Amino acid sequence: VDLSVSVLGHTFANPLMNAAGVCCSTTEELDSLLASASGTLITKSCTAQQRDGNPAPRFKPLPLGSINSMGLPNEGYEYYAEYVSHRAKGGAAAKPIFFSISGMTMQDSADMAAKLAAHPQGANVLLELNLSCPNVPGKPQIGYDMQDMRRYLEAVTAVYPRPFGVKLPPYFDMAHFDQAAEVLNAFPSVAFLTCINSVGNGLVIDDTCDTVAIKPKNGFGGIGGEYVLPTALANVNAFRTRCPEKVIIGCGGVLCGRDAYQHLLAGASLVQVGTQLWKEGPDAFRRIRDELQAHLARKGYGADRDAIGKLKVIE
Ligand SMILES: C=Cc1c(C(=O)O)[nH]c(=O)[nH]c1=O
Repeated sequence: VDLSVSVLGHTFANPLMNAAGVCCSTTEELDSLLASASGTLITKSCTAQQRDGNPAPRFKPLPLGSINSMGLPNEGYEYYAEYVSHRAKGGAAAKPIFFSISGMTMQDSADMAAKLAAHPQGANVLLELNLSCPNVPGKPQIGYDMQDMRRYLEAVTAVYPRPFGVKLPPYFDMAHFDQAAEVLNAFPSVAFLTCINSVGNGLVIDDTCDTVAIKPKNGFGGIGGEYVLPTALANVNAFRTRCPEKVIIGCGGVLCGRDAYQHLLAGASLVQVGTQLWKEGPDAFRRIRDELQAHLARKGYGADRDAIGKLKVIE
């Protein structure tokens, strides 16, 4: 089965990649993704300057997923810009690299986007603008404020001339799908949407000691893993139907090839792996890729792209 996907001006050997934030904060981690069976990779969301992030414990793996309140720790924009300088190459052999930006202010995001636009490897880098970080105390998720989201997209499109994408929070109400899609459809250069970021502000309790699992925000943090697959699939499908000109990247609840297949059916062209990648390491990509290949073959597909958006409803 041909697993290659050609979208956003690039061809990916397969639809799998990491979710921003997981296994992508340092050169070593990023190189381990480059060397893995993933179709591509994305850098940790960066801010203008290096950040330590929230106090530990700030991440906990769970039987059905994970909770995190990292607080946007990262090496700063220049570190990741330097990484793509010597790693992002054009041509079929290379893996195009996604670059995640999550400024502490709108101006920071616009400034970083402007720098990325001028980057020598700019044509081989795909910007994913993170509008959904749930873990910086005092900073609401931009994607939940439609006016804010519009302002951010106006500021970034004013300085970033290339197609780019947005990392969205999960929405849980049809009216919110409609409102968010209306804002996003007003920006044709928003070429892809990544659905979803972690489900914000969950609370995990360790009842052996009657204590929360993580330190920041009195234990409130973003939830990932098996818990979120139905929400992720709904958001992928909701934006696939509301934004037909945009590419959808699925993220959330992918543990195996069949989960990735469900994201394709829902409308995703690429599929990100977060919690499971944290648990298993980059070898997860070979396993999930082979499971996806076998599942598509069993169902008689010639190529995975033939499955994208083929979800059937009950008439
Ligand atoms: C960029 C910050 C994010 C973080 C974080 O650094 O706390 N965690 C998430 O689950 N999603 C984010 O978008």
